[in-house]
Parts: sequence; C-alpha cells; structure tokens
Amino acid sequence: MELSLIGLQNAGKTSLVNVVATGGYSEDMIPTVGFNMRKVTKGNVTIKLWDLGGQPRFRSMWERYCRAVSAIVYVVDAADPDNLSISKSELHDLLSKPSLSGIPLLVLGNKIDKPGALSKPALTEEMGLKSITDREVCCFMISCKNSTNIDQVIDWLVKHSKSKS
Ligand SMILES: Nc1nc2c(ncn2[C@@H]2O[C@H](COP(=O)(O)OP(=O)(O)OP(=O)(O)O)[C@@H](O)[C@H]2O)c(=O)[nH]1
Ligand SMILES: [Mg+2]
Repeated sequence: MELSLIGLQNAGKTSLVNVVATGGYSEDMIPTVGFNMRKVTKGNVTIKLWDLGGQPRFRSMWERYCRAVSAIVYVVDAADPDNLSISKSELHDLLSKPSLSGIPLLVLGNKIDKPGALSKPALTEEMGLKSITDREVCCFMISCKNSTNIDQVIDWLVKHSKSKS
C-alpha cells in the first residue's frame, strides 16, 4: 500500500516516519525539501510512505502525491496554536480536490508531550474535522518524541492496507 504524509512544516511528518520505521527520534531535524520515499514493513505488510515537505513552496505538489494512495495522513502540531488556521485551510483545500475524493484520512495531533498541546476534542474542532463527511476520518493524538500512541497509528495503517489489497 501507499500512503502520503501531509501537513505544515515543522508538524513532525519526518519524525513520524522515523519513529514508525525505527523508533528513533531526534530534536535535530532538517526540513524536507520536496519529498522522501520510505518503505516500512510491519508484520506482513509493506507500506510505501511518501513524506512530503510542508513549507509553502512544496504544498502545490501535495495533491499529486495523494492521488494514488490508500490513505492520507495529515500531521498537525497540536502545540502550535498560531498555525492551526493555516493547517485547517490547507487540509480542507486538499480534500476539495476531485482527484482525492473518498480517500480515507488520518489526522494526527502531534507533540502532545508539550505543555499547552490541544486535547483531541479541541483539535477536532479547530481543524473542522466534523464537517468532513465524504470519507472515513480518524484522529489520534500522538507524541513522536515519547512514542505516545504510535502503536495505534501503525494499527490503523496496517488495517487500511489490508482492506485495500
Ligand atoms: N516536542 C516534540 N517535538 C517534536 C515531536 N515531533 C517532532 N518534533 C520536532 O519538531 C521539529 C520538526 O520535525 P520534522 O519531523 O522535521 O517536521 P516535518 O513535518 O517533517 O517538517 P517539514 O519536512 O519541513 O515539512 C523537529 O525539531 C522535531 O524534533 C514531538 O512529538 N514532540
Ligand atoms: Mg519533513
């Protein structure tokens, strides 16, 4: 199966790939330029992950990398209130593309180890997730730093790869 990881710069997409693939975490990350592809094997499932750059200049290519995927994973920095409204509008913009209709969405509120991180109901509200009714939507609150709820993420990914193939 193929998955795309989307979200604003600094949300923690590359950190998530690392933690899912190897369990490793680093404070010292280089912003993703363009995209990276990583294959991760969990049990008997191999997942091809497209890890996209989140800076404004890379956002126009998000759609292209989401067209063929089994699910879209959208990562949000839950401890960065200043960027939530941009994150919300970028998400809703992406989902409005006809080419992506019906593709399941997993929204991850990351960095819950930080003080002041939003709760799941608050993030659901701020991101307008209840208004998305044309596809399956799921939301987990995670910390790549502390590996919180990463096993739930992996379970979701594996489940969605099985239902597709
Ligand atoms: N406290 C905390 N920091 C995190 C967590 N996850 C990622 N970070 C930090 O957030 C910063 C950005 O992480 P990246 O994984 O590079 O973010 P990205 O979404 O890939 O960014 P782009 O590639 O520019 O789109 C790094 O300094 C990470 O160490 C987390 O769960 N908790
Ligand atoms: Mg990155």
